[in-house]
Amino acid sequence: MHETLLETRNLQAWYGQSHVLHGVDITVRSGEVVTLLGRNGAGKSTTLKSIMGMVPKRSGSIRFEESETIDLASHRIARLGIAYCPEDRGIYATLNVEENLQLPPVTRPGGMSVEATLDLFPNLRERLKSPGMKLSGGEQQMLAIGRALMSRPRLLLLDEPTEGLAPVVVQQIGGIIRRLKSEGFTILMVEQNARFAATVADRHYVMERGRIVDALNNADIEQNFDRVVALLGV
Ligand SMILES: Nc1ncnc2c1ncn2[C@@H]1O[C@H](COP(=O)(O)OP(=O)(O)OP(=O)(O)O)[C@@H](O)[C@H]1O
Repeated sequence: MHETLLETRNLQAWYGQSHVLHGVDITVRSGEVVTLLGRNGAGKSTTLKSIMGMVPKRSGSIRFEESETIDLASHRIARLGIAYCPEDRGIYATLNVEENLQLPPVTRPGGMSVEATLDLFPNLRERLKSPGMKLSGGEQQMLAIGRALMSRPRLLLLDEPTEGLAPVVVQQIGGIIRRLKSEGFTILMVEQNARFAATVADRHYVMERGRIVDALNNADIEQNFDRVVALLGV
């Protein structure tokens, strides 16, 4: 069994007065791809943001390898080796692909070069001098993932990488995620599309109203697909 990389226990989070996470317990082991499934507003994005230290008020425990991170600032969490791709992808519209890749600060030694990142994303190599705003949704998503990989993170957090993408591009993103897994990356991702999730991930947590309400493997999703779709409201 692989070592535990990330473990949240009784994770709670608030936006101002609004109590959004009510005790989230998730475990991700090294080398796994794990998804958070759930309806809109269930708290999936907030869980990723809390792990990244981006929700101002949070409590409980988030252990990453040997470190307790619940009270750490985002930049310190990034230095421990966690990278985050936001739902809006965060591409700089007026900077080209190469500049977007060069922009992030070096958070830890041993990161990937632009060249090595482009080897993973041949489409981006062809678009190296194109500004972010001229890229397709799929290219923007690849750029966001590529940029997050530059620090060679121990854990990659992806928020809905397939949102708004055409089916053929969703398949490409799926291929990239499977390749990253085969290269040993560990990924925790938010996904709305259970069928897609089952093709890329090892296992899945279902969230509802700020809590984990179910844990599924791929066979569970395939055998109970209608029930899963009903649970996710999609
Ligand atoms: N910045 C914010 N300020 C206040 N409330 C927020 C903020 N972001 C999210 N919320 C609220 O927190 C709850 C959980 O939102 P969250 O985005 O984590 O859900 P989600 O499961 O990721 O759904 P979605 O796919 O719609 O993003 C929702 O009720 C949402 O309205």
